[in-house]
Amino acid sequence: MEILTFKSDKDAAQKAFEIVRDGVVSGRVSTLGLATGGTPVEFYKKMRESNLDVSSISTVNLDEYVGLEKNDPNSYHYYMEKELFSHMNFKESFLPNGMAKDLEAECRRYEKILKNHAVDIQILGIGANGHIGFNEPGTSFDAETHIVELTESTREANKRYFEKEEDVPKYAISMGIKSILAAKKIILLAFGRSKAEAIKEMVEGAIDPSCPASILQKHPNVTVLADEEAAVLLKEGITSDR
Ligand SMILES: O=P(O)(O)OC[C@H]1O[C@](O)(CO)[C@@H](O)[C@@H]1O
Repeated sequence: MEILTFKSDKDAAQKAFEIVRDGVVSGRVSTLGLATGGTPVEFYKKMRESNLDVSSISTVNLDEYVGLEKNDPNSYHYYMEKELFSHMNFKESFLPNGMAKDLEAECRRYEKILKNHAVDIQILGIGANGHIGFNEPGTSFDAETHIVELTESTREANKRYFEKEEDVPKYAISMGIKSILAAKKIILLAFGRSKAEAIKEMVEGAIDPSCPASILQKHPNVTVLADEEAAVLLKEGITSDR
């Protein structure tokens, strides 16, 4: 696992953009895995302000809330349209459908999409409890796309986007950890002191479902781009970038 620290999230986002841009321009990347939440916002800004031609690139997203329509401002469909898709010419983009009548069938449908679109670079954030995608602590490392009951801590962290806490959905559809690990390369972004414990656990802790991100220690090609606050608890071995 390569760990690079940066003075600001903007610098880290620039580095993430450069890795993605080089992959796209060289033709090595044909599918990008994308994340939502506050963390990748600067990265998406760099992407949409670039003149990168992504017309041959497919995208797959990690997750979507259950019960929110695509045009609900809190849905991840809406987020992706706003932050990225309405600004760039991707070939095709996939997210789970949180409004599907049969959610189990939707998980199977989405997993098939993932099998047909092998992810070359996956962008990840991390929850303060170590979750990746919406894979909460305790999730099996063998899970494929599945329905997740969100923990109180995740609902609490995400309530800032909703009018009332009761409006935060209780369930989501998420790519499983096995599906995430299938990506050829993973770029995990982490910013702020609230992520420091999770980053320490991910890098230095035991590989255990209590910290879903700890399984990334086993992936052969992970780059962590963190700001100094998120990396503050790491013992050593940090390469400082710009
Ligand atoms: O980037 P944030 O808003 O801190 O959230 C952390 C992670 O939790 C999620 O919101 C839920 O999966 C992810 O989208 C994100 O990577």
